[in-house]
Amino acid sequence: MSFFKKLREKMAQQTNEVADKFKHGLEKTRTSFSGKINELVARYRKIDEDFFEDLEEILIGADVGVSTVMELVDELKEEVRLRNLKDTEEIQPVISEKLASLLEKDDKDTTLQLQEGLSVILVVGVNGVGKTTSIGKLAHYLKGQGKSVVLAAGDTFRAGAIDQLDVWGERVGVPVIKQQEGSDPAAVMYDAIAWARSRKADVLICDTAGRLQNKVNLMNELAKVKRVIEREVPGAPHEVLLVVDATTGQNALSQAKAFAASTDVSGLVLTKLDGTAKGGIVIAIRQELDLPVKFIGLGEQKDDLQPFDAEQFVYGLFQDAIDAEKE
Ligand SMILES: Nc1nc2c(ncn2[C@@H]2O[C@H](COP(=O)(O)OP(=O)(O)OP(=O)(O)O)[C@@H](O)[C@H]2O)c(=O)[nH]1
Repeated sequence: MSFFKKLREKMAQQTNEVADKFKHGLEKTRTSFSGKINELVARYRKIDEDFFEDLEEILIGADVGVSTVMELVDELKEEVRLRNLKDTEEIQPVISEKLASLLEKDDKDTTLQLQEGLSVILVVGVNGVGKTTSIGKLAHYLKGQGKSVVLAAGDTFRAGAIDQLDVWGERVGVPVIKQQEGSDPAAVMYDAIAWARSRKADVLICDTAGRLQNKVNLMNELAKVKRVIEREVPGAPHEVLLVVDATTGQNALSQAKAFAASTDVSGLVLTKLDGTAKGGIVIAIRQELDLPVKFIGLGEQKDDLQPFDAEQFVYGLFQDAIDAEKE
């Protein structure tokens, strides 16, 4: 079965709602990235060195990242040689298959690692990336999976952060445990864990103050928050999710690199993919950090956070070509 056919069959099993989210959320990237690849395929017709050079340029322009592009193009060349491909049209399924395999090194790792009893998810990232919004959406998603969720308002630093989380708690119908602005976030976590335990909640999602990875005090504070969580709940935090903003492109990548070097990050939430034409950043992050993207933000509504799925993502990018393939 061709890779495109496999994707078509997989997508046929999706609900229309999820398919639409990916379709609309990836529109900008699709129009620019795949539009350019389609043009390239039509312009060259025959695969040659110039074709690969132009392809490299398109991939780099979509923020895939130079080293990843080089690796990808080398692999494509090898594949073209092995399969003895001549026409550019034949290469499109190969490109998408390669992208999917780069993104899905191990399909288990994109799912949240929750345990029986209380699981704790710590959410970190710099200001303004969409952290609070993503926590609200994640709570909504987990609720939809039948979990009882509690939020801990651990960003006691930024004015308005507690209220903002409260608004999300109300919007998605989950309790928010909080103290006053300026209070010790570790104490908030302590309270929230006790509360979640007493209510036999399944998941506690902890907000933290936005911080730059080079601010030593704030990083120490984060370490303290983590210690409290570790001490109170064996095996916790079960996930440390780093939120990065896709529209900041290569900046998101360097932020993630720096964070991952100082904190044990277990996965990423990549927000605002709907707002960028450079969705290739997902591939750069996966490849250069070796960290899974676990969720992607495809809009501002509560159900606009979707679990990341490599094949779904690739389908979202090449939808037109995939649907147009003749069987
Ligand atoms: N289009 C789009 N907008 C998003 C997405 N995620 C978040 N946003 C918007 O990004 C803005 C910032 O989000 P916040 O959640 O306030 O950011 P934050 O990281 O919590 O900010 P701090 O609390 O300062 O750390 C808001 O206007 C959100 O609606 C997304 O996936 N798509």
